[in-house]
Amino acid sequence: MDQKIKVFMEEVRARNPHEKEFLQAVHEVAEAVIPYIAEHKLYNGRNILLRLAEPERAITFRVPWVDDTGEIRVNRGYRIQMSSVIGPYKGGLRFHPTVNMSILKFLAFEQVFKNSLTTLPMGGGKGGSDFDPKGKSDREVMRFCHSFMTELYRHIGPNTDVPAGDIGVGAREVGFLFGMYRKISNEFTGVLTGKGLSWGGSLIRPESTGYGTVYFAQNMFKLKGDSFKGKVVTISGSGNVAQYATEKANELGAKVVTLSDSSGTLYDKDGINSEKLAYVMHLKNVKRGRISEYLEKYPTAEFFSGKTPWHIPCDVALPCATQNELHGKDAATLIENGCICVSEGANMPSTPKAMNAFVNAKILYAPGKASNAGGVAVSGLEMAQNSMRYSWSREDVDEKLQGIMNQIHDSCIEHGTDPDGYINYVRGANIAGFVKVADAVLAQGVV
Ligand SMILES: NC(=O)C1=CN([C@@H]2O[C@H](COP(=O)(O)OP(=O)(O)OC[C@H]3O[C@@H](n4cnc5c(N)ncnc54)[C@H](OP(=O)(O)O)[C@@H]3O)[C@@H](O)[C@H]2O)C=CC1
Ligand SMILES: O=C(O)CCC(=O)C(=O)O
Repeated sequence: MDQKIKVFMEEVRARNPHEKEFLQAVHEVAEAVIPYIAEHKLYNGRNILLRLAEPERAITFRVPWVDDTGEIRVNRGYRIQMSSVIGPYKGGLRFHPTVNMSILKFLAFEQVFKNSLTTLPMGGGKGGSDFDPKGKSDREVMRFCHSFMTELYRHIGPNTDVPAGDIGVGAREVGFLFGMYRKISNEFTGVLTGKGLSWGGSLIRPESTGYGTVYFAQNMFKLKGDSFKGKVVTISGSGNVAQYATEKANELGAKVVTLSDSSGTLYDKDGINSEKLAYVMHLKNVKRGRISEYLEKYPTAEFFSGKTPWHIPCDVALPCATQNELHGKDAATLIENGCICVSEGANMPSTPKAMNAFVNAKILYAPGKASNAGGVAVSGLEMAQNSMRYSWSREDVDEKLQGIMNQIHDSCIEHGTDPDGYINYVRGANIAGFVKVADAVLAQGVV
């Protein structure tokens, strides 16, 4: 089997030689899916995974814009349309200086399997730009978003490709992007998700990724007769996903003691309660400040400059910042310190060594494509509401989100239960995500 995986990866590597994040994401899926294909004749000899590892379309474009001093700047825009076999391409846009083809292809590839897991009819895509919104004025961000959309608009549409937010793209950016799309297409349509409530957005979409990550961990605990009550939780990041993971973990009776950003980690041993979280939300979403500024208001907390949260002892770890932010050594430290559950809010935050360490230690470990699927799931519900020209209540959407997270958890159990009863959520999520897409690939022929 190892030989089959090696041969497959050699072919993918030959075509994408320098794309390390993309190769990492494909390898993780291949390790689970190739043995499964070998055991299921239906999928044998059809090169389904090889086809899925090649984007249907990868678009790059120039994004010129004018900064506040009048200087003309140029960034690169991207949209990777990975697979539309089970529905329109769906996935976020990331604005961050590190954005490149490898990162967006890994994200788009992950998105195909994640979206399949949600049970909703969505294909997979991802896009973005190497534009850095940090330190830019609202007007600069608006000019950039408008320029970005003057090219992107010709590649997207409510039945073609429906982008949303990701790192660096929140409500502000989605607003500017939607405004320009509406103007140039002369159409008010659900072409983006994560929209504001008064112009087609869904209740619970901002909360959904963080809430879903915690709901997934709650499901893992339930199966063991355990819960979040009284658990100490470490969270990385302090953006959209981290904020709402904190909110839900608090609601379920846990104590969240860390948040972070790219400058370092905030540690508040007394817990980041709802009042402190409201301060963080204002600091990050309105003031657009650094997490270290928390100490100005709550001086008993500590700040570890340049460090991630994984050295702080905890029962539950929720990585909610970015890819490869949790290394093999961090995983060993977490396990040694008694961590019993890891649920990923970010996409691929654990390196392969860290993933193996969690699985080998047989702790509860959920990979992002299962545990953070709540965000795109509620985006799917936003699309459904837009099509119906109707809005569901907060309770309705939250109930549907919980139902979807339960179904994803059940699919992982179906495909990931080891003979000794341990649930390998990585294998379970990859196989369950693959099966639905593979059946559609087979049904539609070589296209
Ligand atoms: N938003 C969503 O609905 C979904 C998001 N995700 C994933 O969740 C993660 C977080 O996204 P989201 O919260 O939306 O993004 P935000 O932009 O709101 O927040 C990102 C957070 O991560 C930190 N961060 C980003 N890059 C790095 C880095 N290289 N090192 C350390 N910290 C970093 C940021 O710190 P700083 O401000 O210093 O950069 C910030 O605190 C991403 O992996 C994203 O792909 C997954 C599913 C859906
Ligand atoms: O809501 C969406 O379409 C995007 C979510 C996303 O980018 C992700 O799941 O990583």
